[in-house]
Amino acid sequence: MLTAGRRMDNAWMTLEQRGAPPAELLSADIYDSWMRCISLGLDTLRPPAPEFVSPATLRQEQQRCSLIRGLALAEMHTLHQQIAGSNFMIAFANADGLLLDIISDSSFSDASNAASIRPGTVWTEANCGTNGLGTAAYLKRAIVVHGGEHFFARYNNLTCIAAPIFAPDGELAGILDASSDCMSRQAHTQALVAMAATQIENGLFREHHRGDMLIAFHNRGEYLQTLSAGLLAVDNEGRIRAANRAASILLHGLPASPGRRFADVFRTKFSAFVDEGRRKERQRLEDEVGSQFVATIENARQFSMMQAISRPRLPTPKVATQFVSADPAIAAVVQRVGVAAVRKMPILIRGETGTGKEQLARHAHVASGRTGAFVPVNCAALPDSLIEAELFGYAEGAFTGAKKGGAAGLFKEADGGTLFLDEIGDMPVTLQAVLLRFLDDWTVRPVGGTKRQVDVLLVSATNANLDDSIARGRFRSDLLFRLNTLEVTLPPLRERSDFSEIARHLIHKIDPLMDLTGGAIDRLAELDWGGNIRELRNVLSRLSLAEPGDLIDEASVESVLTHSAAERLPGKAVGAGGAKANLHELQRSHVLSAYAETGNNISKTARRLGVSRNTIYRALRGKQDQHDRGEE
Ligand SMILES: Nc1ncnc2c1ncn2[C@@H]1O[C@H](COP(=O)(O)OP(=O)(O)OP(=O)(O)O)[C@@H](O)[C@H]1O
Repeated sequence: MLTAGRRMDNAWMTLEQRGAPPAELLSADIYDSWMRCISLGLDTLRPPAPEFVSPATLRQEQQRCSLIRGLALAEMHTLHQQIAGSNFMIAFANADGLLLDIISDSSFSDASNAASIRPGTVWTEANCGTNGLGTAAYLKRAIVVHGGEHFFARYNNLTCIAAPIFAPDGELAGILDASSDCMSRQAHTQALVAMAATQIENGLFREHHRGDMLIAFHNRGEYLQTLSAGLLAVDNEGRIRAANRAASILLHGLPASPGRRFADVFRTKFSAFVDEGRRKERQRLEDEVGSQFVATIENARQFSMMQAISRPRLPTPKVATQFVSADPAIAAVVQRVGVAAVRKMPILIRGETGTGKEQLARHAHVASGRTGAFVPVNCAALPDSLIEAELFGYAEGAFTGAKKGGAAGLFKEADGGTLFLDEIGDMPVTLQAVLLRFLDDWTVRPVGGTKRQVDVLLVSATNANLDDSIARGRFRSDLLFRLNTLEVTLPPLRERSDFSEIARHLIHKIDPLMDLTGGAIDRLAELDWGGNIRELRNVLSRLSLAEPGDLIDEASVESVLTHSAAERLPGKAVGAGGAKANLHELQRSHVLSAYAETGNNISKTARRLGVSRNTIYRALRGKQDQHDRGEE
């Protein structure tokens, strides 16, 4: 009996001598895959150069797959923790073998092949020969490709364990892969990868059938919360909409296909099942061939007919926050952010200054149900030299001036909560590399200290054009792909259809007894609002002070606008098309003199000029840059 190693050596020798692989020395899947590679004209010793898609295409695909990526990333982190320290890389690719996300041990990222294994690489059999991702995508089945079974010798030091993920309609939706060097291969990894893939499939199933009743069932009650539980999606009338893979196995031979009725499968009327569900969380079900199950309605609360059930559930993204979103496009953004937050997907919020990026990040934190703190960090405000220590912490005595006892760092402070990285485009490039490493394994290493794991929801925001920054080498594209599992853009106030709701919300916050007439709102809505909601809030504060009564009308708006126009920036009229308040139009000297007049108080300067603190920081950084260049 040949050892596995000898068998592969012989297989390679036969391939070289005869130009065809020996069927008896390879498993059927590997043999077939080698034959496909040969018929594609691939040569084991001359692999083609790795193929990468452009950053724009990668980004587009990552956006398109944001739901499944969110689910996959959560599983990849768990998987990574389960097999951490064993020189592994966990990868997620779309159905065409395009690598979208990677989490790897540092030892793996340092390995020789690592450069060709990164988001954007295409891992089809046609490009990479027999390999975990490409071969699983072809077979639509889980596979292990071990060492010499790879068609190209350059991958012979790797073991790849890949499992397909199917969408609720049965189409291939992606591939999950755990790869390691052959020496680190672990027997249980295959099972862990298969379980993670099933978990992602179930997540897709639940998401797709949010509006349906979700019934979980198993022969044994203690298995209800596990991956082997069946899931049925049923509509209000008891018609089956879909069954997950486990349900199809448990109900094998029964008509559990879409369109069939609950009563075609179970010996209980749907109405009786729902009635019983009002009284009890779990109930017995018997199928048409007599198998007994324990069943539960997972999402009972969402159905009015199930109101009586009040057991604790997973946090749902529908939460009351101060985030006005009467514009349907914004409401959709808020909904997606809520879902992503529950799943701990990194979220990137783009938008002009004052459009509500931080407010939306706070909403994400609340929606996530996380019990830790919301920790906002302004990357533009931290000096480059201190930002790493501030974020990751430092040990006592790590550097001159380090606090006694060291500092935990903002990531640690946000453990169990949310870290909001505002103005991410201003993060120094060196620190971007550190953040990227953090996103690989979610551990922080305080300056001069030792590593520890943290659990944070990461929300970033920018009003800069990151694509430009990437083109100019100021921002790492690989970091962007990690931060924007969900990317949303908040439109400027002038493009929103809920101006009046926002204005009324803001005035009630300023003074609950005050209101605006329709005429006042119409007049305000005509303005350009370059400073967006923040600027509107500032103008409304001024209006509330100027108005002796409780109702602000068009005339009060007019008089305050005329008055502030005189006070405003030189050469800038307030009115339709006016009031833009970004750094381009605010003369830096004007900012600097206001800064000096307020005794170098950033908040007061921002309030006085009706702009965000970030704008002031940017003006001050500009001054610093000039100073550094000796231009002052
Ligand atoms: N949808 C909203 N509903 C209610 N208030 C909002 C909303 N969006 C923004 N605001 C208010 O507008 C002001 C500015 O919002 P925020 O600070 O979140 O903007 P930003 O986009 O983060 O600004 P910057 O880029 O300048 O930091 C805040 O007072 C916030 O409470």
